[in-house]
Amino acid sequence: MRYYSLNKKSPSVSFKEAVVSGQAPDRGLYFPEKIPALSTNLKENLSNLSKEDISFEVMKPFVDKDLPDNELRRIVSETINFPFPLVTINENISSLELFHGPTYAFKDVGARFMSRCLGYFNQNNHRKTTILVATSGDTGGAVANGFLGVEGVEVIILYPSGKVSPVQELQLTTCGQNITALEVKGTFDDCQAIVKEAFTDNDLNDKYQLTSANSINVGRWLPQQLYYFFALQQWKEKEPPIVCVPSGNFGNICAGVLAHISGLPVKHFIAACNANDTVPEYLATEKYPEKKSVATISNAMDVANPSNFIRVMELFHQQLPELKKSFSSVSISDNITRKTITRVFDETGYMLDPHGAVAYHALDNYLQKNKNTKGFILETAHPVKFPDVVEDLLQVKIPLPEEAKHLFEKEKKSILMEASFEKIKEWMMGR
Ligand SMILES: N[C@@H](CCOP(=O)(O)O)C(=O)O
Repeated sequence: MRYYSLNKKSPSVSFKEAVVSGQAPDRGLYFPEKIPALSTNLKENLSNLSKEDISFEVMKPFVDKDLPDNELRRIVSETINFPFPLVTINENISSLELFHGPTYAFKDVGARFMSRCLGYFNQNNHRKTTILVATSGDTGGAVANGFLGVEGVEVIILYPSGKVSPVQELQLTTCGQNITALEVKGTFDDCQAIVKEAFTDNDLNDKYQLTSANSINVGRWLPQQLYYFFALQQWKEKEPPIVCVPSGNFGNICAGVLAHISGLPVKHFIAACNANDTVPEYLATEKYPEKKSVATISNAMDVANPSNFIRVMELFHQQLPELKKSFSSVSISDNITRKTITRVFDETGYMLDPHGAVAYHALDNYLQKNKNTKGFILETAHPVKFPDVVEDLLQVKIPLPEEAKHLFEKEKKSILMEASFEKIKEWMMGR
């Protein structure tokens, strides 16, 4: 399997090269040159296969010869060693809970997969790899956790000051060791732009071997397909589901569409956004707007320039009419998100987090307009990460999972920085 740059100005590379470099030299995102069709085993036997077997079969064609089968098996089984339950909320809507991993968000799968791949690829590499990663909330903690103590790797996390929840901030600022957090006076989009610029800066590339652990890196992006297989394995209806994904940087939904094009049955995808409505507006007007991100209560989706939307377009051959046949996108306000959290809890007892609530409202609306359809949302983070919103609305105390209690005993360590590439470069060059 080769990966080409979506800017089409760099040579194609192997999986290993794509993971190690993160982004193509022409600043393009890497994309697989062919979409492998699902094996008969995956198509006909899905509900009988173990999560490990599914993961191995799904990832094998993408990894190709860059990981021996025994290594790939080890990596996937360590990556997905927690539950991914599809929980019924009401007769039409279920929730695929992706928050049972170590940092209570869906990012754990990609971060754990990529960290283990890089650990393997780096075995005989005497140069340290520096991972630069931008986060609007959940990626930072997952990457910190996934890469903590990984030999030959250091991680620098850029996060927008004052725009992540207290639990998210503790997860990404308290690890120490090979993890450093830069608290940037700006937005997630500022952090993401700085990271992308760093990859093309000669001085930084001379001093550091840089890569990304955002979903722009295929090692972070591709394993996100697994969620959709785990959901379909538990899907009991005859008709394929409508799948609604809370969307910020669009890596997760893009992985779902990729799985679908490989042969996984899904009737329709909805990308549910918060007030950061670049994609819903683009689909409505067919003009791609330039926007600045706005802060919302579903902060991990506060992204105005979603990196992976270009990959979604590529999956539909850059043709909007083709995309619109099976993909739509809507924007949901904070006000409706709050009402949805309360309504769903009152009606069903199910506790949504703000990201899941955005998706729930979008899916509920879609199902009402499209009779006799059912679907599921991806519940991408645990409500415990957003107590200020959820506890306040529901007037209940969300018990902190045992493993999260230690976070509050640790001291936040971050370096405050201007949202300036030059300033961050100066700091990196001076280390
Ligand atoms: N939602 C993200 C933003 C970055 O997305 P990624 O999947 O590309 O890492 C976050 O929580 O940081």
